[in-house]
Amino acid sequence: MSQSVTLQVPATTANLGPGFDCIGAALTLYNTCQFSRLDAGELEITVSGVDAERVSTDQSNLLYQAFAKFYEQLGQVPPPVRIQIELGVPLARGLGSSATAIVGGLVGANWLAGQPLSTTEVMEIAIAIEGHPDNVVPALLGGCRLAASRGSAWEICEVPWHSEIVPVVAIPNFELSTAEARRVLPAQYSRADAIFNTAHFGLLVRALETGNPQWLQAALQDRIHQPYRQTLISGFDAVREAALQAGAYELVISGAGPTLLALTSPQQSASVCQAMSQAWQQQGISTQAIALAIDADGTKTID
Ligand SMILES: Nc1ncnc2c1ncn2[C@@H]1O[C@H](COP(=O)(O)OP(=O)(O)OP(=O)(O)O)[C@@H](O)[C@H]1O
Ligand SMILES: N[C@@H](CCO)C(=O)O
Repeated sequence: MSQSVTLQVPATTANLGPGFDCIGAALTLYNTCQFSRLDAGELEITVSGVDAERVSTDQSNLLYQAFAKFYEQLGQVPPPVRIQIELGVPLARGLGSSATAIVGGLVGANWLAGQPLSTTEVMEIAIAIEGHPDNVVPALLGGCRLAASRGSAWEICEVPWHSEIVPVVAIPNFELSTAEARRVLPAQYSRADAIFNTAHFGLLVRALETGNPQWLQAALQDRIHQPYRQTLISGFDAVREAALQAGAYELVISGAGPTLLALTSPQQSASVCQAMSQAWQQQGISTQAIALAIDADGTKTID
């Protein structure tokens, strides 16, 4: 059993256009959380970094709820613990902040408990808490991951991501909660839309592996979530147009938004960053645009 552990958990970008609720990639943007057993008391949480003032420091904290859920699964009471969270991933922007909290809480609990659960068991609890696998799986395992259910279990496969494809994220200064962005989706879809997404998702997996620009341009289209969510993201059309003009293959909504994700080449990534940021600034929306890479490690311990 460990007395203390510090974890680094990556941000994630889910959906990648046509892969709603089933594919996501870990990004080189991180939260860290340190767990230390206490001799007495119950819970101490401190939060620093981006959006820190918006995160609760009592038992309602999502990271602690996942920590407590882990012990509930073992039929145990959670130990007294100090949790120090350092946030690099902004909240409710479509970069998997809730997944970092859920995965961080579960993995931290597993370390303090002496690792009684396997990574697969931790992953299954994380998926159950989040309700869908596309953020928590890459946050835990790293890379770009596809999750498909098999009965009550999951098949997880790594989707190779070509080294010449750069993910650029433009993060605006407004939030959009996942719950709100899911409320606008229809309950049913036409056969034509189902076929459209099936074809484009298959193409996307091959496009990511090969880096084929023409396939990437075509594959990143979607009819399941983006048409309904675009209206919630002020400036979507202008930012997409600017990204395409600057050389992006295509632009999609990152997770539930409002962050927008452009996929581009290493040569174009700086100009795509600048173009996306400027387009939003022109609408009066301050924005941080960053060219990132795919994180290969997922959640890991750090010193
Ligand atoms: N480190 C954290 N500790 C505790 N709670 C957190 C932490 N990070 C996020 N949360 C909680 O998760 C909420 C955001 O979750 P939400 O699902 O709306 O957005 P997201 O996960 O950032 O985006 P998306 O799921 O689209 O990628 C925050 O408002 C906060 O309640
Ligand atoms: N697949 C999820 C990701 C955000 O949590 C959605 O788009 O609602």
